[in-house]
Amino acid sequence: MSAAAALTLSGLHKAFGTVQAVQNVSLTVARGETVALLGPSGCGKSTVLRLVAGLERPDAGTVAVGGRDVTRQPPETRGVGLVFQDYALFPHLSVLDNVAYGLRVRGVARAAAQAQAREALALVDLTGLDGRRPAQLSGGQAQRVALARALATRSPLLLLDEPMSNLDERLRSDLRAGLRGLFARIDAGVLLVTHDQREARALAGRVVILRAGALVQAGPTETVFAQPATAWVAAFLGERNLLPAGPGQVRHVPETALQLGPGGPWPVVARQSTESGLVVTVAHALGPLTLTLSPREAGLLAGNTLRLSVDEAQVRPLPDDREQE
Ligand SMILES: Nc1ncnc2c1ncn2[C@@H]1O[C@H](COP(=O)(O)OP(=O)(O)OP(=O)(O)O)[C@@H](O)[C@H]1O
Repeated sequence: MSAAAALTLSGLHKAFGTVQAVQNVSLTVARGETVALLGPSGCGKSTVLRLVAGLERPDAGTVAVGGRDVTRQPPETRGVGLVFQDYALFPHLSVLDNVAYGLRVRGVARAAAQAQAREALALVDLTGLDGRRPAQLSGGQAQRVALARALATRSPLLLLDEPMSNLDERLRSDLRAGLRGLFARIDAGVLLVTHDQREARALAGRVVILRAGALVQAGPTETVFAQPATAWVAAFLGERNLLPAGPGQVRHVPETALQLGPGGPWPVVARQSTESGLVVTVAHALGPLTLTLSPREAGLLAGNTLRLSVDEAQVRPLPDDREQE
Protein backbone atom coordinates (compact mmCIF):
# COMPACT_ATOMS: atom_id res chain seq x y z
CA MET A 1 0.00 0.00 0.00
CA SER A 2 2.73 2.47 0.96
CA ALA A 3 4.12 2.41 -2.59
CA ALA A 4 0.86 3.96 -3.77
CA ALA A 5 0.78 6.65 -1.06
CA ALA A 6 1.30 10.26 -2.16
CA LEU A 7 3.46 10.78 0.94
CA THR A 8 5.03 8.51 3.55
CA LEU A 9 7.00 9.97 6.45
CA SER A 10 8.85 7.49 8.66
CA GLY A 11 10.46 8.41 11.98
CA LEU A 12 11.28 12.03 11.07
CA HIS A 13 13.43 13.98 13.51
CA LYS A 14 14.64 17.57 13.23
CA ALA A 15 16.29 19.68 15.91
CA PHE A 16 17.38 23.32 15.74
CA GLY A 17 20.06 23.59 18.43
CA THR A 18 18.32 22.42 21.61
CA VAL A 19 14.79 22.78 20.16
CA GLN A 20 13.32 19.42 19.11
CA ALA A 21 11.16 20.84 16.32
CA VAL A 22 10.02 17.44 14.96
CA GLN A 23 10.23 14.22 17.01
CA ASN A 24 9.69 10.80 15.49
CA VAL A 25 6.84 11.80 13.16
CA SER A 26 5.45 9.08 10.90
CA LEU A 27 2.40 9.56 8.71
CA THR A 28 1.00 8.75 5.28
CA VAL A 29 -1.16 10.71 2.87
CA ALA A 30 -2.95 8.57 0.27
CA ARG A 31 -3.64 9.85 -3.23
CA GLY A 32 -6.94 11.69 -3.33
CA GLU A 33 -6.77 12.29 0.42
CA THR A 34 -6.44 15.60 2.32
CA VAL A 35 -4.69 15.46 5.70
CA ALA A 36 -4.54 18.49 7.99
CA LEU A 37 -1.65 19.07 10.39
CA LEU A 38 -2.93 20.87 13.48
CA GLY A 39 -1.22 22.11 16.61
CA PRO A 40 -0.39 25.26 18.54
CA SER A 41 2.11 27.82 17.32
CA GLY A 42 5.66 26.46 17.35
CA CYS A 43 4.66 22.76 17.48
CA GLY A 44 6.56 21.96 14.27
CA LYS A 45 3.91 22.06 11.54
CA SER A 46 5.88 24.24 9.13
CA THR A 47 9.05 22.28 9.81
CA VAL A 48 7.29 19.03 8.77
CA LEU A 49 6.21 20.72 5.53
CA ARG A 50 9.70 22.09 4.92
CA LEU A 51 11.17 18.61 5.47
CA VAL A 52 8.73 17.17 2.93
CA ALA A 53 9.49 19.93 0.42
CA GLY A 54 13.24 19.46 0.85
CA LEU A 55 13.82 22.95 2.27
CA GLU A 56 15.21 21.29 5.42
CA ARG A 57 17.12 18.03 5.88
CA PRO A 58 15.92 15.65 8.63
CA ASP A 59 18.36 14.54 11.35
CA ALA A 60 16.80 11.08 11.04
CA GLY A 61 13.93 9.42 9.19
CA THR A 62 12.77 9.26 5.58
CA VAL A 63 10.45 11.09 3.21
CA ALA A 64 8.87 9.16 0.31
CA VAL A 65 6.74 10.87 -2.36
CA GLY A 66 4.65 8.60 -4.58
CA GLY A 67 6.58 5.61 -3.19
CA ARG A 68 9.99 7.10 -4.10
CA ASP A 69 12.48 7.87 -1.32
CA VAL A 70 13.34 11.56 -1.79
CA THR A 71 15.08 12.15 1.56
CA ARG A 72 18.35 13.06 -0.14
CA GLN A 73 16.84 14.79 -3.18
CA PRO A 74 16.82 18.57 -3.70
CA PRO A 75 13.41 20.31 -3.67
CA GLU A 76 13.12 20.59 -7.47
CA THR A 77 13.24 16.84 -8.12
CA ARG A 78 10.79 15.79 -5.40
CA GLY A 79 7.62 16.16 -7.45
CA VAL A 80 5.89 18.27 -4.81
CA GLY A 81 3.60 21.27 -5.41
CA LEU A 82 3.90 23.99 -2.78
CA VAL A 83 1.62 26.81 -1.72
CA PHE A 84 3.02 28.85 1.16
CA GLN A 85 1.29 31.61 3.07
CA ASP A 86 3.60 34.26 1.64
CA TYR A 87 3.18 32.97 -1.92
CA ALA A 88 4.99 35.30 -4.32
CA LEU A 89 3.74 35.92 -7.84
CA PHE A 90 6.08 37.55 -10.35
CA PRO A 91 4.65 41.08 -10.76
CA HIS A 92 5.95 41.55 -14.31
CA LEU A 93 4.50 38.28 -15.65
CA SER A 94 0.89 37.66 -16.72
CA VAL A 95 -1.26 35.26 -14.72
CA LEU A 96 -0.77 32.62 -17.42
CA ASP A 97 3.01 33.00 -17.43
CA ASN A 98 3.12 32.93 -13.63
CA VAL A 99 1.35 29.58 -13.67
CA ALA A 100 3.43 28.25 -16.59
CA TYR A 101 6.73 29.41 -15.07
CA GLY A 102 7.42 26.32 -12.97
CA LEU A 103 6.81 24.09 -15.97
CA ARG A 104 9.07 26.17 -18.22
CA VAL A 105 11.98 25.94 -15.75
CA ARG A 106 11.46 22.16 -15.70
CA GLY A 107 12.01 22.19 -19.46
CA VAL A 108 8.41 21.88 -20.69
CA ALA A 109 8.03 23.54 -24.12
CA ARG A 110 6.21 26.90 -24.15
CA ALA A 111 3.01 25.76 -25.89
CA ALA A 112 2.64 22.66 -23.71
CA ALA A 113 3.40 24.68 -20.53
CA GLN A 114 0.74 27.24 -21.44
CA ALA A 115 -1.82 24.51 -22.18
CA GLN A 116 -1.17 22.92 -18.77
CA ALA A 117 -1.34 26.35 -17.13
CA ARG A 118 -4.73 27.08 -18.77
CA GLU A 119 -6.04 23.76 -17.52
CA ALA A 120 -4.89 24.59 -13.96
CA LEU A 121 -6.45 28.08 -14.16
CA ALA A 122 -9.74 26.48 -15.23
CA LEU A 123 -9.56 24.17 -12.19
CA VAL A 124 -9.43 27.17 -9.84
CA ASP A 125 -12.11 29.04 -11.82
CA LEU A 126 -9.86 31.75 -13.20
CA THR A 127 -10.40 31.20 -16.92
CA GLY A 128 -10.46 34.59 -18.63
CA LEU A 129 -7.94 36.28 -16.34
CA ASP A 130 -4.90 34.77 -18.12
CA GLY A 131 -3.61 38.10 -19.39
CA ARG A 132 -3.83 40.07 -16.14
CA ARG A 133 -0.87 41.10 -14.02
CA PRO A 134 -0.85 40.13 -10.31
CA ALA A 135 -1.47 43.79 -9.31
CA GLN A 136 -4.82 43.60 -11.15
CA LEU A 137 -6.12 40.71 -9.03
CA SER A 138 -8.07 40.56 -5.77
CA GLY A 139 -6.46 38.79 -2.78
CA GLY A 140 -8.60 35.71 -3.35
CA GLN A 141 -7.79 35.60 -7.06
CA ALA A 142 -4.06 35.94 -6.38
CA GLN A 143 -4.32 33.09 -3.88
CA ARG A 144 -6.00 30.92 -6.52
CA VAL A 145 -3.23 31.76 -9.02
CA ALA A 146 -0.71 30.49 -6.46
CA LEU A 147 -2.76 27.30 -6.15
CA ALA A 148 -3.00 26.94 -9.94
CA ARG A 149 0.79 27.23 -10.12
CA ALA A 150 1.12 24.23 -7.80
CA LEU A 151 -1.63 22.28 -9.59
CA ALA A 152 -0.09 22.89 -13.03
CA THR A 153 2.91 20.75 -12.13
CA ARG A 154 0.51 17.78 -11.75
CA SER A 155 2.42 16.72 -8.66
CA PRO A 156 1.03 13.70 -6.81
CA LEU A 157 1.45 15.70 -3.60
CA LEU A 158 0.41 19.25 -2.74
CA LEU A 159 1.67 21.02 0.38
CA LEU A 160 -0.41 23.93 1.60
CA ASP A 161 0.92 26.06 4.48
CA GLU A 162 -1.81 28.35 5.84
CA PRO A 163 -2.97 28.89 2.25
CA MET A 164 -5.72 31.33 3.16
CA SER A 165 -4.17 33.23 6.03
CA ASN A 166 -4.00 36.49 4.08
CA LEU A 167 -7.68 36.51 3.19
CA ASP A 168 -10.68 37.93 5.00
CA GLU A 169 -13.30 35.61 6.47
CA ARG A 170 -15.79 35.82 3.59
CA LEU A 171 -13.14 35.01 0.97
CA ARG A 172 -11.87 32.18 3.12
CA SER A 173 -15.27 30.58 3.34
CA ASP A 174 -15.83 30.94 -0.44
CA LEU A 175 -12.43 29.47 -1.19
CA ARG A 176 -12.92 26.65 1.34
CA ALA A 177 -15.97 25.46 -0.55
CA GLY A 178 -14.12 25.70 -3.88
CA LEU A 179 -11.08 23.85 -2.59
CA ARG A 180 -13.08 20.93 -1.29
CA GLY A 181 -14.51 20.36 -4.80
CA LEU A 182 -11.11 20.88 -6.39
CA PHE A 183 -9.34 18.41 -4.11
CA ALA A 184 -12.02 15.85 -4.89
CA ARG A 185 -11.41 16.26 -8.65
CA ILE A 186 -7.61 15.96 -8.68
CA ASP A 187 -6.09 12.66 -7.61
CA ALA A 188 -3.25 14.20 -5.60
CA GLY A 189 -2.61 13.84 -1.89
CA VAL A 190 -2.84 17.12 0.02
CA LEU A 191 -1.01 17.93 3.26
CA LEU A 192 -2.51 21.08 4.74
CA VAL A 193 -1.13 23.13 7.63
CA THR A 194 -3.68 25.37 9.25
CA HIS A 195 -4.47 27.21 12.47
CA ASP A 196 -8.11 27.30 11.49
CA GLN A 197 -10.10 24.35 12.78
CA ARG A 198 -13.03 25.15 10.51
CA GLU A 199 -10.65 24.93 7.56
CA ALA A 200 -9.42 21.53 8.74
CA ARG A 201 -12.96 20.25 9.27
CA ALA A 202 -14.12 21.53 5.89
CA LEU A 203 -11.20 20.20 3.86
CA ALA A 204 -9.49 17.28 5.55
CA GLY A 205 -10.62 13.67 5.75
CA ARG A 206 -7.98 13.03 8.40
CA VAL A 207 -6.21 15.22 10.93
CA VAL A 208 -2.86 14.81 12.63
CA ILE A 209 -2.25 16.72 15.87
CA LEU A 210 1.27 17.76 16.86
CA ARG A 211 2.44 18.85 20.29
CA ALA A 212 6.00 20.08 20.81
CA GLY A 213 7.14 18.30 17.65
CA ALA A 214 5.51 14.94 18.41
CA LEU A 215 2.39 13.37 16.95
CA VAL A 216 -0.20 13.06 19.74
CA GLN A 217 -3.32 11.96 17.84
CA ALA A 218 -4.23 11.08 14.26
CA GLY A 219 -7.46 9.83 12.76
CA PRO A 220 -10.54 10.62 10.71
CA THR A 221 -11.39 14.30 11.24
CA GLU A 222 -14.77 13.87 12.87
CA THR A 223 -13.54 11.04 15.12
CA VAL A 224 -10.67 13.14 16.46
CA PHE A 225 -12.95 16.12 17.11
CA ALA A 226 -15.61 13.93 18.75
CA GLN A 227 -13.18 11.73 20.72
CA PRO A 228 -10.00 13.57 21.66
CA ALA A 229 -7.56 11.09 23.22
CA THR A 230 -6.30 13.27 26.06
CA ALA A 231 -7.25 16.40 28.00
CA TRP A 232 -4.56 18.39 26.18
CA VAL A 233 -5.98 17.46 22.75
CA ALA A 234 -9.53 18.18 23.94
CA ALA A 235 -8.51 21.61 25.26
CA PHE A 236 -6.56 22.36 22.07
CA LEU A 237 -9.65 21.53 20.00
CA GLY A 238 -11.69 23.98 22.07
CA GLU A 239 -13.47 21.60 24.46
CA ARG A 240 -14.43 23.56 27.56
CA ASN A 241 -15.85 20.97 29.90
CA LEU A 242 -12.95 18.99 31.35
CA LEU A 243 -13.90 18.26 34.94
CA PRO A 244 -11.27 17.18 37.48
CA ALA A 245 -11.68 13.47 38.31
CA GLY A 246 -8.87 12.43 40.59
CA PRO A 247 -5.10 12.50 40.03
CA GLY A 248 -4.11 12.71 36.38
CA GLN A 249 -7.68 12.28 35.14
CA VAL A 250 -10.50 14.45 33.85
CA ARG A 251 -14.06 13.74 32.76
CA HIS A 252 -14.74 15.15 29.30
CA VAL A 253 -18.33 16.34 28.95
CA PRO A 254 -18.86 17.19 25.27
CA GLU A 255 -21.36 19.91 24.52
CA THR A 256 -23.56 17.36 22.72
CA ALA A 257 -24.04 15.62 26.11
CA LEU A 258 -25.76 18.72 27.53
CA GLN A 259 -29.51 18.44 27.00
CA LEU A 260 -31.64 21.49 27.65
CA GLY A 261 -35.04 21.08 29.27
CA PRO A 262 -35.08 18.46 31.99
CA GLY A 263 -32.83 18.60 35.06
CA GLY A 264 -31.81 21.29 37.51
CA PRO A 265 -32.51 24.17 37.56
CA TRP A 266 -28.82 25.07 37.93
CA PRO A 267 -27.54 28.55 38.73
CA VAL A 268 -25.91 30.45 35.88
CA VAL A 269 -22.57 31.70 37.21
CA ALA A 270 -21.22 33.43 34.07
CA ARG A 271 -22.57 34.62 30.76
CA GLN A 272 -21.07 36.34 27.72
CA SER A 273 -22.46 37.30 24.30
CA THR A 274 -20.29 36.08 21.40
CA GLU A 275 -20.55 35.79 17.62
CA SER A 276 -21.87 32.23 17.89
CA GLY A 277 -24.41 32.92 20.65
CA LEU A 278 -24.67 33.39 24.40
CA VAL A 279 -21.96 31.46 26.27
CA VAL A 280 -23.11 30.50 29.77
CA THR A 281 -21.54 28.55 32.61
CA VAL A 282 -23.85 26.71 35.01
CA ALA A 283 -22.93 25.33 38.43
CA HIS A 284 -24.02 21.73 37.76
CA ALA A 285 -23.74 18.99 40.41
CA LEU A 286 -20.92 17.43 38.33
CA GLY A 287 -19.01 20.73 38.23
CA PRO A 288 -19.08 23.96 36.21
CA LEU A 289 -20.34 23.32 32.66
CA THR A 290 -20.05 25.83 29.83
CA LEU A 291 -22.23 25.81 26.73
CA THR A 292 -23.27 28.11 23.90
CA LEU A 293 -26.97 28.96 23.60
CA SER A 294 -28.58 30.04 20.34
CA PRO A 295 -30.87 33.10 20.64
CA ARG A 296 -33.88 30.75 20.81
CA GLU A 297 -32.26 28.56 23.48
CA ALA A 298 -31.31 31.66 25.47
CA GLY A 299 -35.09 32.07 25.96
CA LEU A 300 -34.94 28.98 28.22
CA LEU A 301 -32.93 30.93 30.77
CA ALA A 302 -35.32 31.48 33.64
CA GLY A 303 -34.00 34.36 35.71
CA ASN A 304 -30.51 33.29 36.51
CA THR A 305 -31.01 29.53 36.21
CA LEU A 306 -30.99 26.98 33.40
CA ARG A 307 -32.55 23.52 33.26
CA LEU A 308 -30.26 20.95 31.70
CA SER A 309 -29.24 17.33 32.12
CA VAL A 310 -26.07 15.50 31.19
CA ASP A 311 -26.20 12.40 28.96
CA GLU A 312 -23.76 10.31 31.00
CA ALA A 313 -23.25 7.89 28.09
CA GLN A 314 -21.30 10.63 26.29
CA VAL A 315 -19.06 11.51 29.25
CA ARG A 316 -15.59 9.97 28.88
CA PRO A 317 -12.63 9.77 31.24
CA LEU A 318 -9.41 11.16 29.73
CA PRO A 319 -5.84 11.23 30.99
CA ASP A 320 -4.87 14.76 32.02
CA ASP A 321 -1.59 15.45 30.23
CA ARG A 322 -1.91 19.23 30.08
CA GLU A 323 0.99 20.04 32.40
CA GLN A 324 3.79 18.07 30.74
CA GLU A 325 5.76 19.87 28.05
N1 LIG B 1 15.41 27.80 11.20
C1 LIG B 1 15.14 27.66 12.50
N2 LIG B 1 16.09 27.86 13.44
C2 LIG B 1 15.86 27.68 14.75
N3 LIG B 1 14.66 27.30 15.24
C3 LIG B 1 13.66 27.08 14.38
C4 LIG B 1 13.85 27.24 12.96
N4 LIG B 1 12.66 26.95 12.36
C5 LIG B 1 11.80 26.63 13.34
N5 LIG B 1 12.40 26.69 14.55
C6 LIG B 1 11.77 26.35 15.86
O1 LIG B 1 11.21 25.05 15.73
C7 LIG B 1 9.95 24.98 16.38
C8 LIG B 1 8.88 24.58 15.37
O2 LIG B 1 8.66 25.66 14.46
P1 LIG B 1 7.60 25.61 13.28
O3 LIG B 1 7.75 26.86 12.47
O4 LIG B 1 7.71 24.33 12.58
O5 LIG B 1 6.23 25.65 14.09
P2 LIG B 1 4.74 25.83 13.57
O6 LIG B 1 3.94 24.79 14.25
O7 LIG B 1 4.70 25.88 12.09
O8 LIG B 1 4.39 27.26 14.17
P3 LIG B 1 3.37 28.41 13.64
O9 LIG B 1 2.02 27.81 13.77
O10 LIG B 1 3.60 29.52 14.62
O11 LIG B 1 3.77 28.73 12.24
C9 LIG B 1 9.73 26.33 17.02
O12 LIG B 1 10.17 26.24 18.36
C10 LIG B 1 10.62 27.26 16.22
O13 LIG B 1 11.03 28.36 17.00
